[in-house]
Amino acid sequence: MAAAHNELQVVAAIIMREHEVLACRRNPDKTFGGKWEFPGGKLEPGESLREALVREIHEELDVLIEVGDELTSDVTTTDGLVIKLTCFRASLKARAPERSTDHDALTWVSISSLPGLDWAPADWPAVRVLQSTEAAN
Ligand SMILES: Nc1nc2c([nH]c(=O)n2[C@H]2C[C@H](O)[C@@H](COP(=O)(O)OP(=O)(O)OP(=O)(O)O)O2)c(=O)[nH]1
Repeated sequence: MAAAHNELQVVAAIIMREHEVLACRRNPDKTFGGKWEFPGGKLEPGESLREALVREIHEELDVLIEVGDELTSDVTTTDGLVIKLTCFRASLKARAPERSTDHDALTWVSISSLPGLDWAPADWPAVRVLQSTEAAN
């Protein structure tokens, strides 16, 4: 089905290191400031989802990732925005990020601790899927 004209396509990376996931807290001046999210961003014209994700992670975290399988794709309507968030599993190619242009905190969280963070509304489906995949293992 075609995307609604006001739908924002956003991609995000579920970056795992050992058994922990990278969570990032949005800068206070941004939409959903203070909320936690998986790093990523909006697509630019002509980009594939995976290309956009590699670019966004490089721009904001200054690191390179290898993009793996898609984990979730969910549409969430919140604060007047229709956000289609597609999350991919990803791994770091080399060093870990130390800072971000878009976030004021970065943290590595175990999957069982993910629900303890105050996530942006669009990220909750991915948090739940991560929890259910871990519970199945
Ligand atoms: N990157 C990212 N954005 C998310 C997530 N969850 C979620 O609702 N969003 C929202 C926040 C923004 O409205 C949009 C992503 O755009 P972006 O991160 O490129 O934001 P931007 O720099 O353009 O910032 P802004 O002007 O929208 O505040 O999607 C997520 O997990 N990762």
